[in-house]
Formats: sequence, C-alpha cells, structure tokens
Amino acid sequence: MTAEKEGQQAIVTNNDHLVQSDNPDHPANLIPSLCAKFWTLGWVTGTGGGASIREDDLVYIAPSGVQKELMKPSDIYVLSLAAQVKSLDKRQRVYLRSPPAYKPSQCTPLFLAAFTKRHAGCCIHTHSHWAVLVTLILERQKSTEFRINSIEQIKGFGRGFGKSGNLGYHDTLVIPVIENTAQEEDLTEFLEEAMDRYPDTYAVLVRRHGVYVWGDNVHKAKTQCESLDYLFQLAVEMKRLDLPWITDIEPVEPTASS
Ligand SMILES: CSC[C@@H](O)[C@@H](O)C(=O)COP(=O)(O)O
Ligand SMILES: [Zn+2]
Repeated sequence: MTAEKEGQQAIVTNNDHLVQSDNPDHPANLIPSLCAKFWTLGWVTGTGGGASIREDDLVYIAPSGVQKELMKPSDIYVLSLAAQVKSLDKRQRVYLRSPPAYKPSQCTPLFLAAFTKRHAGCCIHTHSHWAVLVTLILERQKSTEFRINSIEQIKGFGRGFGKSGNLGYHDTLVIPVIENTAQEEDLTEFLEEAMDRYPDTYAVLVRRHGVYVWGDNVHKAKTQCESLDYLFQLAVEMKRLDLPWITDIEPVEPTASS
C-alpha cells in the first residue's frame, strides 16, 4: 500500500503494535501527553509546533495539521532511521507504521536532522510567543544570533554535542536564528547549516515562526526547551526595561552593615 506523504510517495505497512503500550513513557503515549502539556504553555496551539521522539532506530512522529493537544497514540507514525538513511531517495520516507487518513508532520525532515546529525533522542518544535518575539527584536538589530549571559537558568543547557556537563553561570548561551521559509520542509537545509556552524547548539530559532530544541533524551529536550522559553520571556521583558542581554557588570559587593 502506498500513500501521498510530504508530497512524496511513502511505503506504508500497518505495524499497529509499534504504538500500543501500557507504559506512559512509551513514545507513542509520551508524544500526545507532552503535546497536551505544551499546548497549555502556548507552544503548540492552532496545530503549529510538535514533538518527535527517537528510540534506537525507531522515530515516532505526529500527524500534520491536527490539534496537537488532542492526539492519540494510534495517530502516531513510526519510521526506521536506518532504512531512511539507506534510502536512495532522501525525500521518500520509510514508514513502518502509518495511521490512516493523515499525513506526517511537515516538521519531519527537521526532526530527522536532529536525530541523524546530533543523535538526539527527542526534538521539540514550539511556536512560543517568546521565541517569535526574540526573533523580531533580533531582526530589528539585524542579528542572526540570540546571546545571553549571567542568568542562572543558562545552567539548564548542555555544553554541546559529545560534551559532558552543562553551561555555567558565567558562560554565554548562543542560539542561531534562521530565516523562515514558505514551506516548513524548506527550512531543513538552513537548520542543518546552523547545526554545522554552531556545533554546540541544542536549539535553532526560526524568524517569525518559533524554535526547534533537541536533547539526548526526552528529559533533556523538554528541560532545555523550558529553560530556553524562560530565557526568551526574560529577554523580552529585559528589552522592555532597556536592560542588556549581555553584561560584563562586576558582581555587586555586599556592603558592611552598620
Ligand atoms: C499553524 S500551521 C504550522 C505549520 O505550518 C508548521 O509550522 C508546524 O509547526 C506544524 O506542522 P505540522 O505539519 O502540523 O506538524
Ligand atoms: Zn512550525
């Protein structure tokens, strides 16, 4: 059986058992439950945004254009990463499991970039207002990088792919910004380019659109996405107060009490 997917033909078989589990941490259960939480944060409203999880060779993907907070495990696509990488036609997706009556998320090639180029275990895409506002502020500054330092929450970020430990309080967090494209999948080459230029980054902002954030596993992708959204909100408020995102201000010395 074949079906029209992402404008391409995709091979479809019906391995329903791949999305059936009583374990709440099974990716087919976790994607719907995470997206329901993300919806309350305004990250995946109006069908925008989403999340994908990789467990070894298997990649779990949401359908396109659905209310992401109302998804069910039976709505989830499953793809073999090895078969995908081996496929001669890189745009053809090799689905092991495909729900009827849907197309897979348009974010699929971007999620796959995080899995193949960064060996990520989870990738989250949000349309958070804070992420979009940060890209608008940076657009005015003609900047293609978000930089912030001397904020405790920076410690919520890993040092980079293949590196152990997290950033420290005195480190600067740098997130590249790429320009939006009319079609989500056309962002892929620019996302991959940003990954090459910023090998330590765990996130890429998309101008006037949102952000892609990944991590070695679901826990890391989620907490990094939360830390980043916290920092984006803080940065927007700092901008309103005319406070700089980068500071070399010396720590305030405690004054002797009289
Ligand atoms: C509100 S439409 C948003 C989409 O075009 C896209 O940006 C997106 O994030 C979700 O794509 P989808 O294919 O529904 O998973
Ligand atoms: Zn999007």
